[in-house]
Amino acid sequence: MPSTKNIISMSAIQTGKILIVDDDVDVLRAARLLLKRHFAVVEFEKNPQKIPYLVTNFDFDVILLDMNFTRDLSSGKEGFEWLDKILDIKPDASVVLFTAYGDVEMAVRAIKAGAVDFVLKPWENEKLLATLQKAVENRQNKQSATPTLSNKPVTNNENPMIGDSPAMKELMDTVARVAATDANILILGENGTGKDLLARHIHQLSHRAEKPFVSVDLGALSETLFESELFGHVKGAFTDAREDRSGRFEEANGGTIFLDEIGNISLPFQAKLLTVLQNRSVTRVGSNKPVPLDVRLICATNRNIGQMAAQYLFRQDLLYRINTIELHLPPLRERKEDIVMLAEYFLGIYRKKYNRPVAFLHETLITQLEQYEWPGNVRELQHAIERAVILSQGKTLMPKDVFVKTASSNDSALDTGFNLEEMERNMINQALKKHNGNITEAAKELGLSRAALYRRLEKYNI
Ligand SMILES: Nc1ncnc2c1ncn2[C@@H]1O[C@H](COP(=O)(O)OP(=O)(O)OP(=O)(O)O)[C@@H](O)[C@H]1O
Repeated sequence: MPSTKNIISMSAIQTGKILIVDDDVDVLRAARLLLKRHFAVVEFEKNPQKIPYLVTNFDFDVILLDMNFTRDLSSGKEGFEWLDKILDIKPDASVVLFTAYGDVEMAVRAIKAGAVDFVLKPWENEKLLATLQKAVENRQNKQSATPTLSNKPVTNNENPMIGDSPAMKELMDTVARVAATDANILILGENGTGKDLLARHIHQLSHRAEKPFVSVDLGALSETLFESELFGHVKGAFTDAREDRSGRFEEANGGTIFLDEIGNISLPFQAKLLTVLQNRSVTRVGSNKPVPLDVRLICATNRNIGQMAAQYLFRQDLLYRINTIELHLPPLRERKEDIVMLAEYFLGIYRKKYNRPVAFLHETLITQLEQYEWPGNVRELQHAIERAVILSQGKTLMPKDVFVKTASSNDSALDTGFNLEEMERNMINQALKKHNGNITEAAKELGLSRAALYRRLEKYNI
């Protein structure tokens, strides 16, 4: 019998990068011992929650993935879920599934679901090595044959929705069911929970993915701009209309229009919007020729729009039009299971962007991240990690890198018992002071949209 060494090709030995994910440490140890002698890099991970971070930040030729983690022991359901997630983040990833309970039927299903192969545990060394070698070679050949695309369209793989909490799973299940339909969707959720990202994700999953995705922040549109921006205008319609111009609805034709901050428009504009949606056509300002529309509508708001309708602040008939499907994005404090996964995901992005050596979150930091309430939700976490990566000095991100003391208080942002509104008001005041009242700059610093900052200025009477 040939030694296992002989059956591995030279290129796979020199360059093959393998990741093994299995919650059984004995399996990890044995597999690693074998594979280390045959491949250039062999990483192993016990916790499947680390998969998004590892897959986003490192380029493995093959991921050897257990099908059954602790949740249920033999259905393979978890393996399929993680397989989906890996392919969502990196569609060209090469995944070999690893299971003690496999059978031919499961192997076929795994391959249909996007895995490249399947290995049964306990494994035969030759079989495992030959399978991985083939997978490494295929992937490397595929990669060298793929030209680099300079103008790749933005896809949901580039902006994945990270999160594995029960709340996010339930939401994403609904999204998977409704994305392909043309149903109008209303996304509800606090600032920074990911409404814009979710709208893009739905567009990417729909049959309109290759067509335009047009996003309009209605909260930032002034009354004078509203109509011409959304519906377009013809030359001479008003003093500044020097030429014909299409509006955002026409630009979105064939694709998706995302109307953010829908709860912020006045009643007269709600009526105009309703007419466009009812007639499925738009008429440019100054024209009387309607242009037929074929757009999928996604709206979002952080306001309690049902209550607004009950108080006659939002038209009930418009609400019925836009909320065929209502999706609720929970605040981060209600899905604490996602915090570390998100923090690691952002850590990976910013260590690359700023070329920093930092790669880990300190244990104490993890606890503190999970305890903090995140009033600014994912956006606040993203900015906190970005700033921390820039400030970091070693390989490990420390609590002091993330929870900085503010000038106005001696308390770190983490201290319990602080008043969230008070803190938010302080932060806004500081940002405005720092940028001499410049709203755009202050909003950027705070990680808010201009409209979101304006709303807070109103709320706090600043
Ligand atoms: N689940 C997620 N996974 C990865 N990144 C996320 C996730 N949710 C939000 N983000 C990121 O957080 C930031 C804020 O998200 P987004 O702009 O979609 O929130 P929003 O709810 O639309 O905010 P606002 O109400 O203030 O307009 C973005 O940079 C987005 O990419």
